Amino acid sequence: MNTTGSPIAQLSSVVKRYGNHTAVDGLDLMLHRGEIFALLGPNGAGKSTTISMLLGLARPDAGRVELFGEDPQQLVARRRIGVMLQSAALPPTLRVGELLRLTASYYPAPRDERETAELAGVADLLKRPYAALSGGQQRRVQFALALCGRPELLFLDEPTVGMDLEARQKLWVALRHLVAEGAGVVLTTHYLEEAEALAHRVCVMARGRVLSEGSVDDLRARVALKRVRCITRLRAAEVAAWPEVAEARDEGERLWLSTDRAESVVRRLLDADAQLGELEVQRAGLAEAFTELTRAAEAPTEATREAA
Ligand SMILES: Nc1ncnc2c1ncn2[C@@H]1O[C@H](COP(=O)(O)OP(=O)(O)OP(=O)(O)O)[C@@H](O)[C@H]1O
Repeated sequence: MNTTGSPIAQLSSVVKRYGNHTAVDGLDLMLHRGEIFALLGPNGAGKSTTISMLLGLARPDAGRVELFGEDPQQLVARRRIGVMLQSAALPPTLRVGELLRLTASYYPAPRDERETAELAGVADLLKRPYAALSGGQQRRVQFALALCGRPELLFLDEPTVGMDLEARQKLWVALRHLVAEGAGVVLTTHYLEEAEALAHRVCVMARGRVLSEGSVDDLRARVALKRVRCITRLRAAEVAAWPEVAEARDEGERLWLSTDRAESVVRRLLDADAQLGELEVQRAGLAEAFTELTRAAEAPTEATREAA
């Protein structure tokens, strides 16, 4: 990964309001070549609004947005990006191969059609009309269209929603390939394991602001939570009531829990069940870190709602 050099896209002190609601509230972000940047956050955090501004589809009310040093509405900048949004309106009667050729024709140096089709896993769909494809197949075609222009920056908004496991893994392999070629990728996803597996840098947003930004490991290290697993006769319902336990669930004969006081929980577990076995303690994953980070930021919303 080479993230040195100037950023390929940038937001500086960006604010976006819809009426009197502030969707993005003073955001600073930099995107680099050769890097998968995951933008995470609960519903309504401002992720899509941020991407819309980078794509030139929405204008900031304050601050500055640059794409390859240009205004994102400039064609010269837009020709360097590829986009896969959550919904795509494509001509239904065109065949996949026709769609690929049409989209590639907008770009100055598109990828070879075969190569695009192989990368996106649509080689067997080229002669099929787009409308006749399943939802997951249509997502794969949308991915092919996003990468066919050999973009230097690729925007993927929830790309693997509706994809089966094989298609999802294929997309992950393709993304790693594109990044190795030097492309930058902006990924939004609610599948935290996807961000954990792919992202070089993760930004967690809530209520239009950045809560945390860094590598997956940086984020995991920011929360004190640990995962504890063991085989025990104790059940999750009982353990979840302990004040030091954040969350507990039964996984077959195993008990799984998260806690920010692992030592004291382990002592208590061993006291309660002398037969307890296969004890494992691990640092929390991205999912727990995300929950922990966003819980505090979301709390005022609840309070505001109650007060209203
Ligand atoms: N066109 C619009 N008009 C009015 N409000 C909007 C508009 N677009 C977004 N918003 C509001 O701005 C806030 C941020 O929305 P945004 O779609 O950017 O969130 P998100 O993080 O992408 O959410 P999700 O995970 O649900 O896709 C939300 O409160 C949303 O209701």
